[in-house]
Amino acid sequence: MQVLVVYESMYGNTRHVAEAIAKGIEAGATVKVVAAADAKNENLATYDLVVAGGPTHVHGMSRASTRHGAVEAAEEPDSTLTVEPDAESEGVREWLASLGSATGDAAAFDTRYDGPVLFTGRASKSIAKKLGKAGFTLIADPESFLVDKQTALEAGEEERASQWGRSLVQEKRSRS
Ligand SMILES: Cc1cc2nc3c(=O)[nH]c(=O)nc-3n(C[C@H](O)[C@H](O)[C@H](O)COP(=O)(O)O)c2cc1C
Repeated sequence: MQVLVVYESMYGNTRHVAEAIAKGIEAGATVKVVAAADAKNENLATYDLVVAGGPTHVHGMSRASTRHGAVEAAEEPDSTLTVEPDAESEGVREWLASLGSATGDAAAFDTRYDGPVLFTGRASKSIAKKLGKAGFTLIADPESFLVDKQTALEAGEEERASQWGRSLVQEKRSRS
């Protein structure tokens, strides 16, 4: 089984989650992790499962303006945030917009603040919707992984991400 994990990340948390998901998937499949900005080079038809995720910005997927805002926030004198090298590259929104019609299975995730979804929103819901519109079958509910107020992953979230990755492989196998 070949699995592609596509992620976008400003401060590294979603990348860490993507890598943890891949670690879980690795136990039962071959997995490749790529940044959304590089995902256009991938032939999605060669993958049995595509997993896509990004940070929640303004209740949904990031856009150029929010990514710029994220970089500016990290440049504030009192900030402890470190920006990923490709933070202002195209993100998951732009990659999804570039998809033609697709087939196959997919799943969506995000990172967001810990709190009621009503207040935080979650990018994974929009990502899942766009994957479905492109023609993918969603094999799992959209999943969120949580950061704290300092934008650090909460304890146990990487392990939960690995477990989610393992569960995707199991779900995929049970369907075939
Ligand atoms: C411009 C901007 C807008 C944000 N808006 C939200 C939001 O609406 N809801 C939320 O839960 N988190 C929001 N966040 C927090 C991000 O979800 C958080 O920074 C992200 O999960 C960290 O992932 P990363 O390290 O991969 O960038 C926002 C962050 C930024 C920079």
